[in-house]
Amino acid sequence: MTGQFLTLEGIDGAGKSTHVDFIRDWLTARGIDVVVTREPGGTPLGEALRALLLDVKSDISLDTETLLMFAARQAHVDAVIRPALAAGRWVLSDRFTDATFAYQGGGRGVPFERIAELERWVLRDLRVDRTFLFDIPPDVARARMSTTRTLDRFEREREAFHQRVRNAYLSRAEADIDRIRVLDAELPVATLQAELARDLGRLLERR
Ligand SMILES: Nc1ncnc2c1ncn2[C@@H]1O[C@H](COP(=O)(O)OP(=O)(O)OP(=O)(O)O)[C@@H](O)[C@H]1O
Ligand SMILES: Cc1cn([C@H]2C[C@H](O)[C@@H](COP(=O)(O)O)O2)c(=O)[nH]c1=O
Repeated sequence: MTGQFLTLEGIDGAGKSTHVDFIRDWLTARGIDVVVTREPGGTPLGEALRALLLDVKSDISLDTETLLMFAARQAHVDAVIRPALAAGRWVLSDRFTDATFAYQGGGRGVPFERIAELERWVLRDLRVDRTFLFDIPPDVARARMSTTRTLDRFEREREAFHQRVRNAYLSRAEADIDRIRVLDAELPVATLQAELARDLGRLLERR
């Protein structure tokens, strides 16, 4: 039996990474072998591209940024995600293709159809089984981030950019209600984890 492919999404600072260990531990306690990974990243090449993308010093065009995201994704899908799913392991990725639609599409204005073409090319038959979208107003997310880290190239974008990213995520969730669960990321961590556990339980039952 192939494994399930789960992804976490949301604007920067929404709080998605806070739940990675919880989801992994919850599944592991129920006998599921989980591979935790992230995008951009997940392979040595992907991590090198991540460092470049998050902290590029020179100008980078929208198309170059989009293609680099997909170059990292191609390596990630082939080297990590497909083999893990084929071996019956579950994969939990902190961001995946929805992020390109939201950031490069919604945020920067790259045509969604162009991103969809790249998605068809790189993913072929690969599908995400469940996406948890942590939804939060950009000003709340910004207040959370600024206390904890030096901001990267995306995090430094203006509030209007993050609002467009948020809107694009929400539009995708509306169009794909079977896959994307929208969580109110302003709720306390414990409340969110109870919701996550309920939904993971449903995923386990339908296996
Ligand atoms: N539900 C919550 N309530 C209050 N604070 C939270 C909540 N969830 C996370 N935080 C805090 O918000 C900050 C950002 O969380 P986290 O790093 O998980 O966000 P993220 O979505 O992964 O961000 P990024 O995508 O930029 O890496 C952290 O300081 C974290 O402790
Ligand atoms: C996969 C992907 C990511 N991004 C952006 C979104 C974030 O700002 C960073 C990743 O950092 P994180 O805080 O660890 O999530 O990259 C993007 O613009 N497009 C993508 O496809």
